[in-house]
Amino acid sequence: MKGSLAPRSRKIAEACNALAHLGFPEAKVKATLTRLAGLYNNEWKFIEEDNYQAVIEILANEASEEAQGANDASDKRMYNDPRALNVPSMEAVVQKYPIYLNDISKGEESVPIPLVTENSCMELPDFRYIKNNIAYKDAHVDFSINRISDHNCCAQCLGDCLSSSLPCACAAETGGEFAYTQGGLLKEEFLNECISMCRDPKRKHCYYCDVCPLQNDLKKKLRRIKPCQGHLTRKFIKECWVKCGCSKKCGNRIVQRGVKIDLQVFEAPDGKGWGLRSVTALKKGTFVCEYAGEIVSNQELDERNEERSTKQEKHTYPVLLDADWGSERLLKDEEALCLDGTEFGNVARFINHRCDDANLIEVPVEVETPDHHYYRLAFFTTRDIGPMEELTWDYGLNFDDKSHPIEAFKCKCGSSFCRDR
Ligand SMILES: C[S@@+](CC[C@H](N)C(=O)[O-])C[C@H]1O[C@@H](n2cnc3c(N)ncnc32)[C@H](O)[C@@H]1O
Repeated sequence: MKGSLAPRSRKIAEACNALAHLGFPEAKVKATLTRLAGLYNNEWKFIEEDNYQAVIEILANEASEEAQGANDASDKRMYNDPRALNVPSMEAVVQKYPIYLNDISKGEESVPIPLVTENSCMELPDFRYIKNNIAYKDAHVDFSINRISDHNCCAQCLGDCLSSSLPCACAAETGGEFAYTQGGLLKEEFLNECISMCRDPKRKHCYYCDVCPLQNDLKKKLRRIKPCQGHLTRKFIKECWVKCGCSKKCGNRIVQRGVKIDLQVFEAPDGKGWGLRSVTALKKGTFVCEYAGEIVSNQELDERNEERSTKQEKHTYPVLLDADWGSERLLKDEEALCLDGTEFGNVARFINHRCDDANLIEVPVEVETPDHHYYRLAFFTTRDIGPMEELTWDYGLNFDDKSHPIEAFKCKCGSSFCRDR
């Protein structure tokens, strides 16, 4: 339309306007916006999210870095006294978005995970931070080292398995190739296959049990046994471990080394409570974190769910370790396991749900036991992610299933594929 601004210029003008009161020079705002628009593929909703928080933080970081490190004398003059140019200092921004906790992991992770918020009324859920899964009561997991046979490890290897011309025994699980690149990312082909198996609407990768362990307990039998709802068969990663001869820095040991990126727990948009985001941009295939929790039998989880269903609270969503139930013999109750991060959990308990096109995917990882009824569950990015973008995963909820003991929340994921219509 004649006389009106083109959408992109309008977006830039609106952002400059919104940020003007914080005193950022218009030229700087424009430069940062142009950079972010490229990074986010012109998805302005990410740039506009939370009152331009991503833009504000980048600008404030730049201002602070320039103030500290710039050799250019005029730059120094500009930023040594932010008031002179009305540029907010990093401290001012931190005051606006104060850090409420320096490290929710309390030193468990090798990088601190701060919790930041503007809203001091938001309560932190009551849970104990654990870095690794812990077995509860009768859940059957056997970590004994004699269970790892010679073909389950690469005892003869030295140094970094990824740098050898021949894949080691541990790569056999992933079709004779390592799942990781030399740069520590999940290989594109492997990742794309995981994504398409997970998002396949025809559910051709689902295994349907004759006698489903989820319907195995007596109480359910006395009610009405539902047919098996299907279990998604997933691709596994097998990492080298203690019986392998390679070094601890071997490139086939990513998940077991824990969180390595700068994460933040923050107040997620649209009233979803807390959420998780990465401070820096992440490439597609980056390992973010594991889902850690108590390893419990499904029977135990049923009992916990019944108890929790009466309480009105935000629920964590325990994950079923059913990625390979199709190849297992009939599982005993104590072998049909899941991870429950409600009372003992890690940073993954803050990741909110997004239907279908979430930017994280969970991949089963075999580390300390060759049994596939227990494994670790690791989150990798499904695409490139911008700084300060919320991290999400698809909990796999069926929003129409009214028989589940825990009622699903009203989904506010905002995805155009949202299943909660
Ligand atoms: C695993 S927790 C995620 C962290 C949670 N937001 C918190 O504050 O602790 C799951 C809970 O977060 C909220 N939640 C997660 N994804 C959501 C979504 N897409 N829409 C609405 N609420 C969501 C629901 O209350 C759900 O019970």
